Amino acid sequence: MALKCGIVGLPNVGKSTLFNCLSNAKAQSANFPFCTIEPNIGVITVPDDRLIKLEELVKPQRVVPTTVEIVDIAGLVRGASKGEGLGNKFLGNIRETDAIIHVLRCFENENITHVDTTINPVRDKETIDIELQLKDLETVESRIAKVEKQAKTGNDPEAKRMFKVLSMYKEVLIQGKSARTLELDEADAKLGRELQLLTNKPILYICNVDEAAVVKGNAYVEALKEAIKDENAEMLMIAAATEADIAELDDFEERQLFLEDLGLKESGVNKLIKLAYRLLQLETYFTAGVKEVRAWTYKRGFKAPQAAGVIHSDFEKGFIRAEVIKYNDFVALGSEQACKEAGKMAIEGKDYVVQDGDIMHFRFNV
Ligand SMILES: Nc1ncnc2c1ncn2[C@@H]1O[C@H](COP(=O)(O)OP(=O)(O)OP(=O)(O)O)[C@@H](O)[C@H]1O
Ligand SMILES: [Mg+2]
Repeated sequence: MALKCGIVGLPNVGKSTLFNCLSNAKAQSANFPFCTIEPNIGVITVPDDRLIKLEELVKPQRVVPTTVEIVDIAGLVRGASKGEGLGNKFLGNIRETDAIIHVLRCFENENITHVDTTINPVRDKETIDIELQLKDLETVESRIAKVEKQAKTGNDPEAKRMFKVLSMYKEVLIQGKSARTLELDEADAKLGRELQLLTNKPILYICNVDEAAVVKGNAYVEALKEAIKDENAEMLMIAAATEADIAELDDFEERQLFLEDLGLKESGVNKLIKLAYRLLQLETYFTAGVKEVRAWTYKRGFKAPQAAGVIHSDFEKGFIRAEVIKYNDFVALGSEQACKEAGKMAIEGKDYVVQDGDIMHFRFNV
């Protein structure tokens, strides 16, 4: 279940700063291994308070959190869709991701140059949007060229359908809108996803602000909020440079104090990871044994055998049943045994749709 979020934006807006806070935050919890696969790819632990609670109750030998992959992608410039500034390579990097974290500069600082001189996140967002949309238009048009004849002359329902979907995307893109704004029924949307359009990926906007604006925001943030109000997308304010400083502190208490001083309960990057996880439509179930308490990631809507397959493909192939305890019951009663005795352990079959927070035990044979 390795799903990736790509950090995207103009050059010099704070993408790597953000990425570094994410990876630093990791390196500090020694029992949560952080591992860099490539210089700019990080496997980031998903913070989950439930795991801490389960650890207290079960006292396992080890605790294994779940992770998401975050990729720090180089900045895009105007003309990227035509190959400007290694645009093709970077757009290719974006294509490989499952969701986009779009970083927008919402802080002033004369010492840090902006590629377009002035601070204007609404314009910056459009610059990036346009490049992604132009690339998508190119993709759509080349696909249209391939299926058009077949769709119009032959009797190939699949080609006809694809042509219809492609034409709808083309229309939207020509209007300067992103592919994700097009509402399609599930069957068409599935075809649409096959196209792997850049602007069809779910998106989260990060306003990179200065310390003073981290709670209340500023005029840049307000302008951006207004600009994206119809997009049905989430937005988060983070003071990336400040959080990078906080992440340098070794001591957990010290970090908390620093955050409180800023008026925050939780770090922005923590919120970011949780939002990214949701953006990818991921949920978590737990296994809780004395050897190991562990969080597992599955895609929302997975049935019990598919979720079991996340642990091992044999679990899916040989699935017999699942024993399920709700997280709240486990915490209220304190142990698996107590849940069993209180009739709070359900036996579920292959059609059970796993719910976020379920504590699972799979029965299978191979
Ligand atoms: N919120 C902020 N306030 C002030 N300075 C910031 C803030 N966020 C980042 N910076 C500074 O902006 C500069 C650029 O940041 P960074 O290298 O992270 O940008 P980037 O988007 O990764 O750029 P590139 O696209 O070139 O890789 C750095 O000097 C960083 O310290
Ligand atoms: Mg960078």
